[in-house]
Amino acid sequence: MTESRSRPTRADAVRLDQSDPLAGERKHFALPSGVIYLDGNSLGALPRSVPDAVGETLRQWGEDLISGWWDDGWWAAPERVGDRIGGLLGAAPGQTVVGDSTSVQLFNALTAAARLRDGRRTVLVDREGFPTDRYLAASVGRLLGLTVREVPMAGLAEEIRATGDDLAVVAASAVDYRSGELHDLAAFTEAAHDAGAVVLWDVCHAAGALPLAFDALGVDFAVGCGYKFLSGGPGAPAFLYVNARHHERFDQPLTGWHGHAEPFAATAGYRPAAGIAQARIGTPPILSLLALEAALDVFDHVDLAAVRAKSLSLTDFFIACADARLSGLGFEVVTPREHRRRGSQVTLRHPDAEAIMTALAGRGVLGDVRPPNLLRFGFNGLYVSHVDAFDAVAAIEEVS
Ligand SMILES: Cc1ncc(COP(=O)(O)O)c(C=O)c1O
Ligand SMILES: Nc1c(O)cccc1C(=O)C[C@H](N)C(=O)O
Repeated sequence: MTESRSRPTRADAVRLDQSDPLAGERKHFALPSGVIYLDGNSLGALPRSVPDAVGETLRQWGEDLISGWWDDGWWAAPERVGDRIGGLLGAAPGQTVVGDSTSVQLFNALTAAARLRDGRRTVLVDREGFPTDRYLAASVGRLLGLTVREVPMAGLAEEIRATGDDLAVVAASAVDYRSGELHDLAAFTEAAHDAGAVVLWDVCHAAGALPLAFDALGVDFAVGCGYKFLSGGPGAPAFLYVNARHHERFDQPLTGWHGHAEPFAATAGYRPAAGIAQARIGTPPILSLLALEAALDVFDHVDLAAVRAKSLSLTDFFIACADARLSGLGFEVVTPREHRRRGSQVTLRHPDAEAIMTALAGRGVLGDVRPPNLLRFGFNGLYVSHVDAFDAVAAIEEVS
């Protein structure tokens, strides 16, 4: 939006906010006054719909006791909330389930993905991915006797072609958690399929921030967390997407009773439920799951395309402010400038990143640092404004 090279002013920010179609969404979040919250890519802000929903769940627990599982819809919640998240992923109902952490879902999905390509021995993993993804891939490799190779995203397409018919799985993050770079899901998914492999996307930093099109792209598996752009709260359960074409042969390692065809029949052996219900594991964290469900209410009246447009406008504006005010102070904008390569955060590199972020926190500007020298600023278009972006850069200039 702000293509001009001239130094942006606070009046520019005010004008952009005045014409922002999502400006009214901020009132749905309980943000403390005096805080500019640019860390929603780590932990989303508290939606005002959540406290009442948690209170209602506590009431159900207190009054309905065990019958809450059926009478209050707790048992069906993993698939019900999964379908609501699926709507944000471009996934038709019946392919997304919620429960457990992203790490657990990654382990389950990666193992199930490799089992779908039995006989192929190589797994390629995004080298710039979040540590948990790489740690788990290495462990799955040891468990199944697979070769796991960490590959930079820049060389991934070539590596996929070179590995050819030994390639079982490609596992990568849609958005780089450090740089904020958005990768080309369509191109990598197609390349993996051309090699006969399946793809597993970690969309922790994309879900709820930008439109995704899993079904249209033919994505095989995806996982993502509930606590970043979905604002489900600390420890919110993660989701798993399994494309319906894999449900027949899906074979997960964590065969817990919630994924059983007859969970209360206590049969001697494990028999998976039909459809996505087979991807359930054990008893889900109902309080967190229903908090996440309430947090999703905001997406009922908001179009993700508008959230994406707002995010790009905010990050454009932040980058323009940074170019104008910070480039002489040792900062470098790490995040790609092309819209198609940018997620919903801006990362700045500076040798004194830690000290600068500490000073910013003292002024109520909250982002985070990833070692050794990256300052991350996340932009959730539902509650961050252009004035926030302007004031944050002004604060960075002051403390640097
Ligand atoms: C890309 C990515 N994957 C996974 C995780 C975390 O996994 P978990 O929810 O299991 O802590 C994070 C952040 O915490 C992340 O940024
Ligand atoms: N998952 C986190 C946690 O349990 C504690 C503090 C921060 C986080 C994060 O979300 C880190 C995050 N995945 C990142 O992008 O670095």
